[in-house]
This record gives sequence, C-alpha cells and structure tokens, in this order.
Amino acid sequence: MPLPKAELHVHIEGTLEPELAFALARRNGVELPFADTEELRRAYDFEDLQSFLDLYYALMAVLRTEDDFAELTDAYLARAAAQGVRHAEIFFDPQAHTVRGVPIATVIEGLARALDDSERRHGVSTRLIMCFLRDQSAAFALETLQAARPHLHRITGIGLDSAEVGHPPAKFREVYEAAGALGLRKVAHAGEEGPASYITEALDVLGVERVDHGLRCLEDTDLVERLVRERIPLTLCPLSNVRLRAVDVLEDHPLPRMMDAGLLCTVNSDDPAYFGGYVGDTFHAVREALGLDEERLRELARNSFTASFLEDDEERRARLIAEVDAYDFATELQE
Ligand code: HPA
Ligand SMILES: [Zn+2]
Repeated sequence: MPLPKAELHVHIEGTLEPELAFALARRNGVELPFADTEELRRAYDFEDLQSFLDLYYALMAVLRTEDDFAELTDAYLARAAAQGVRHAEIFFDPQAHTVRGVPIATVIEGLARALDDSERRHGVSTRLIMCFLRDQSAAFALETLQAARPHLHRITGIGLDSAEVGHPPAKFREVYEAAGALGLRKVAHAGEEGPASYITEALDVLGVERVDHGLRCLEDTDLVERLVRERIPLTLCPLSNVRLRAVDVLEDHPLPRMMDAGLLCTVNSDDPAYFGGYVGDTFHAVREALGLDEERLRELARNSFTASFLEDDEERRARLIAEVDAYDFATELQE
C-alpha cells in the first residue's frame, strides 16, 4: 500500500497522456502535428517553462466536449489513487479552452462530472482551483471570473499560472479581490522562474494562502523567515523543476534544505504526463535522489494534508494525517 498523500499542484490539462491525446484527436477529428505517440513523446524535451507551455497549449486542441474533460479527469484520478493520493486539489485553465471556442460550462461541468464520482470510484476527495493565465490581460481574467459565476459551487479557489517572468502578481490585484469577495480561496504560482519578489507580492497584494512552486524564496532570507513564521505552504514540483531546467539535476534540488529551514513543503507532480511521473513517482524519485528518510517522507505526506483546503472536512483531514502517522513503510514493497 502506498503512503497516503494529497496532491495540491496538478494541472488537469497536464495529465493528458499521449495515448489519450491521440484517441481524442481521432474522436474529434483534430489533426495533431505529430505522427504518433512516440514522435509526440520525443517533443517532451524542454528548455524552459515557455517551451513546455507551447506544447501544453497546442495539445489541448483535442479537448472539446464535456465527455473529453470527464475522461481526462477520471484517468488522472485513477492513476493518482493507485499512487496513494487520497485528496487532490486540481487546477484547470478555462481561458485556454474558451479562446478555442469551448464554452466554460463544458469545461467545468465535464471536470465536475468526474470529480462528483471520485470519492466513490477512487476514494479521492477533490477540490477544483480555477487558474488565470498571467500572460493574458487582467480584463480577460475578470471576464473569466464573471463567466464562471454560475458554476462557483464547483470551485474552491483561484490560482495564477502560465508564463511568469514579466507578469508580476500585482497585475491581477482586482480579480483576486473580486474572488475573495465571492468566498474563493487564493493561491498563485510564484517564484518558479520569476524572482523572490513575486512571492512577496503574491502574499501582500493578492493575499494568497499557499504559494505554488515558491522555489526562488531561497534567494531572500527575510522571505524564508516570513514563510516559516506564517506557515505558508509551498507546493513544490521537483520533477517539473528538472524538466523545465529550474534545477540542473534532481540530486541538486533544494527540497531537503527547504525542509531543514522549517518551510512547510509539499511535493507534487505539476504536469505529470509531461514531466516523467505522477505524485507517487515523485515521492520515490526524491527519496532516491535526495536520500530522504522515512520520517522526511512522512513529514511531506502530513504537510500535504495540513496545507490542503480540507477545512470543511476536518474529520477527514485528521483521519488522513493519522493514517500517515501510522503508515508502515514495509507495506510499500507490496505495491
Ligand atoms: O509549471 C507551470 N508553470 C506555470 N504554468 C503552468 N501551466 C501548467 N504548468 C505550469
Ligand atoms: Zn504548475
């Protein structure tokens, strides 16, 4: 049995495996610029965030119907559950679909159909986090929040993703204020490729409760102290950092240093179809590459539930943390 864990940083569009991409392309009559899954996989050799995003947005062309979004989400939940995920807070990028003419209702209701069945089918509780594309305008983000109004009962919070450098958090002050007034939780990608000052800005200007990535906080010791003091969780994605070249090799990842500094770290998959592994694979990889012992792995798993938006189900959170505390690593070998 794998270690129980929550996943707090996964883009549902980043779980689109090549096989499903080709199946959906056939079903929807969409032509992909790749001959087959092998050729597509060979394109997964990224220089930086932008080179990944170019492919990530291009492949989304195959996602057109409610069924497509439901199938994508159910496939992710099945894989995640098999790797010990018991709770998942899932990002989606509505603007990447509405610009292609797919209505926001199709996207959200498709995702929600799979999420509604998730506890029963997979034993995974879920939350949905709607991300705004930071390389698009603030007005478009506001428009998207308005368009999502009829579906807000499906959505727990908002996030900010896509190309970071040159698009500081403050650009989205207004939409974060509006979302806060609607009772939505707030997170944002910050300090992945962008500077530590973007993390500070996300906290001070947007009021985020959790920072996605946050890797570059290490460049500002006052910020690290603040993140520790205020217990702000970071959703780190070590395999993503290596694939997008924020870190040269996994062995150099600062995760152990960050944990030693007292930061509330979690590990996550980000875009597992593209970056070489789901969250259980990520736990295995960091354990091997960074020599994390069982107590460190237990701490990461515990943190994932502590940092989750399970406030409306504290009983479940407490039960899952108790399962982590009682976890016997010997059973892992029976996976
Ligand atoms: O790692 C990421 N960073 C920013 N935007 C993204 N959108 C999908 N994945 C990512
Ligand atoms: Zn991300």
